[in-house]
Amino acid sequence: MDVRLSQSRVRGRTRAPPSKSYTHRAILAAGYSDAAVVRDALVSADTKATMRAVRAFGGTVERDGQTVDVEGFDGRPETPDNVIDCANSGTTMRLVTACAGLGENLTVLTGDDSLRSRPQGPLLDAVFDLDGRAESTRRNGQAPLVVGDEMVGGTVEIPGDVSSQYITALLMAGAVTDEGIDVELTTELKSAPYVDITLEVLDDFGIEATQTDDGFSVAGGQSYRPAGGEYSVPGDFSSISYLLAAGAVAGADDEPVVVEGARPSAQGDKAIVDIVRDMGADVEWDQDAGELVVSVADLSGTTVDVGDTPDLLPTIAALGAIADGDTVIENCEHVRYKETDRVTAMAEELAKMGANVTEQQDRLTIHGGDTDLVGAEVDGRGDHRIVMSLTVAALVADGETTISGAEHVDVSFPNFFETMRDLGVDVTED
Ligand SMILES: O=C(O)C1=C[C@@H](OP(=O)(O)O)[C@@H](O)[C@H](O)C1
Ligand SMILES: C=C(OP(=O)(O)O)C(=O)O
Repeated sequence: MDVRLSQSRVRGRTRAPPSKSYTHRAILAAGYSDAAVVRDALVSADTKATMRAVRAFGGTVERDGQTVDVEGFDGRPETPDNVIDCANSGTTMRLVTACAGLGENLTVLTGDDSLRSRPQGPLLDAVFDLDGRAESTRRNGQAPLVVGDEMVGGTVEIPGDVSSQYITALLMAGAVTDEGIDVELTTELKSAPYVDITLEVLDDFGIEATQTDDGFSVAGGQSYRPAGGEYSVPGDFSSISYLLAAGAVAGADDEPVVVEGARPSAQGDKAIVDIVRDMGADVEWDQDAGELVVSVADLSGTTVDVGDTPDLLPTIAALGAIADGDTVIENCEHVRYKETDRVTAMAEELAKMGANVTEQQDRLTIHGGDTDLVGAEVDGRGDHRIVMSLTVAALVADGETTISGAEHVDVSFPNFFETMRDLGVDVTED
């Protein structure tokens, strides 16, 4: 699907979708449990992939709106009848790989073209080191994967600079092994707040896991059990980033954009509030009410280290293309291992809209203010975050912008364009 967007002003009240990261963890944690209800869940293409995996391991997953009722496999995943299709979801593939490692027999995991090109090698090595079987069918460290043979607990080394999801996966599975798992990091941890989210969800499901001097540790023999049998998912700050950015660059003069569902949590991406403020926007955050109010402003460039917040890179790049002066995004090499290489994708697509961008391996500099953005035909690269960030740029571009592959917003923010239309954006779906 293509979307066509014209220069627009946004105004009014909207609501953030539930967090994708929390939903994945809560659904899988419920799968590891005897039974649990997940409330306010994100129902999207990616989280449906995790629901499919829980079913494949012998759980039942019933959905009524945003309430997901799970009867789990109680720490003992059954052998799936068929391959598990993780679709476009890296989180599903990593978290499910470690779970599959616990199985008596073998599980086959696959995904779409993008997911089958993302790195899984360090996690496969870890499962192997813990006495499981974990192989890439093409022996290139990428899916399709074959995993199983009753991984046991122990100590395992893993790099921290490829994906934090490997650590999340091992902690979640380690809790139901006999001995537990100690993860020792061999390189600096990137995307660290995502492991904090994991520790928070594990704690809410009654699982003890801790940060250690050289990594993380989870004791074995534990049972997943959320207090009262229920868990509620908070709002998603990566999704909020597009709403805040839209309000800051294209808000109506007489009425701000108000975002509900913005309660604080362990999400590193709440940093977007301070980033947009640093660039000059007026953002008020009532944390008790979970409400953000953003008013339009002339933005200026900033410097941001995205080591902890890789998913914000596309949003910051779009903001940088609109702001005056240079916006420097540092420490971003790991953002190249996502649904697409998002560093190159944003550099090339913003350039089509007239932005002046310098790309380096670990840094992206957007020289804002040199020229005004112009409408163009841009490629969403099959990546939800590229589509949503280019939408932000299109709100101020002179002339019409067409974004291809816009349906991919379904991965994390299924009603994104409806939300944009409700805020006043002129958008047509072809
Ligand atoms: O654990 C998670 O929920 C996620 C971790 C991050 O990935 P990496 O740890 O691979 O950087 C992030 O980019 C992804 O969108 C979600
Ligand atoms: C990278 C992302 O997710 P995943 O790793 O789950 O595919 C994302 O949502 O930006």
